[in-house]
Amino acid sequence: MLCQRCYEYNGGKTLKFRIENKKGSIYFCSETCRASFEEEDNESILRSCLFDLEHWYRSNSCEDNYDDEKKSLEEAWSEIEAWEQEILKTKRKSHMVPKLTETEYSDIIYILDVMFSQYKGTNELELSLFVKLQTNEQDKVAKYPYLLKSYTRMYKYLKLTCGPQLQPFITIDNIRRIIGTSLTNAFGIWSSTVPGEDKEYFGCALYPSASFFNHSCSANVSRTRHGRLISFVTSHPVLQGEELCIQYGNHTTEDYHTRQKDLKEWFFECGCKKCEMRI
Ligand SMILES: C[S@@+](CC[C@H](N)C(=O)[O-])C[C@H]1O[C@@H](n2cnc3c(N)ncnc32)[C@H](O)[C@@H]1O
Repeated sequence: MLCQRCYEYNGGKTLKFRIENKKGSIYFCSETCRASFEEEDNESILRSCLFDLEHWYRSNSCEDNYDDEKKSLEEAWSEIEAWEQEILKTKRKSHMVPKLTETEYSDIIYILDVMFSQYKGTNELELSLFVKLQTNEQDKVAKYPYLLKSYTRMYKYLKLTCGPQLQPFITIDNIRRIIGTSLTNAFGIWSSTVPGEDKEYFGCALYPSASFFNHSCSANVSRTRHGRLISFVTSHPVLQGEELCIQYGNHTTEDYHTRQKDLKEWFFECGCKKCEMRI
């Protein structure tokens, strides 16, 4: 189980601190984490969405669905635009909320988190950088066409279930941007932060300013997560003018071809010095 606030993982045991209502529970590793969540979510906006999501997922989940969407990106999203006009005329909408897969459940937590930051608007620098991030929706859907159905299903879920405060952020452009930028910019939250160690993936979090680090297969900056914060520290002396790079993924001693194959998930061919030399 993961602390909602600091992402602390306690090996599958139930965390001691929680906020709950009849729909669900949100767990924390300490009173400090719970209090800090409550303070930030002082209007109960995020917790209400998380409770609803848990409740809906428990009663209406479905298996991962790998049916390819036959439509193009633009066609699929313009159908959503038309769907939105239709639902304005519909009074009872609860039967229209789609079932969710486990992946969608965790992706929606991520989307809610980003929208909640947009709603709070407290970190202006990060929000201004968010709109400059590279989006890879097109590449990702071209490689995995079934994802388009998943993206539009998540959109419908959010539109039909979120309260009025987050609704201004549930626009097709914004949700496409949140999903599209997450693919190559968000940092994974894993059960362990030790490089090379076996670990479980829990989801991801966005730190726009840190997303401008390029990748190198011989990175000179290492990152460590401390709760919600990630620190970036040079791992060896850096020459003046030398680019600071982190390592995407979890490589240790893999050869050139294995690294290039893995980095295809980030949709680029690595042009770092080590790869240029085919080492
Ligand atoms: C998280 S962004 C890094 C910031 C990005 N360069 C920018 O200015 O927005 C990741 C993208 O940067 C580019 N990139 C990062 N490292 C690279 C590398 N070693 N070789 C080629 N392209 C790289 C790729 O386009 C990749 O999808």
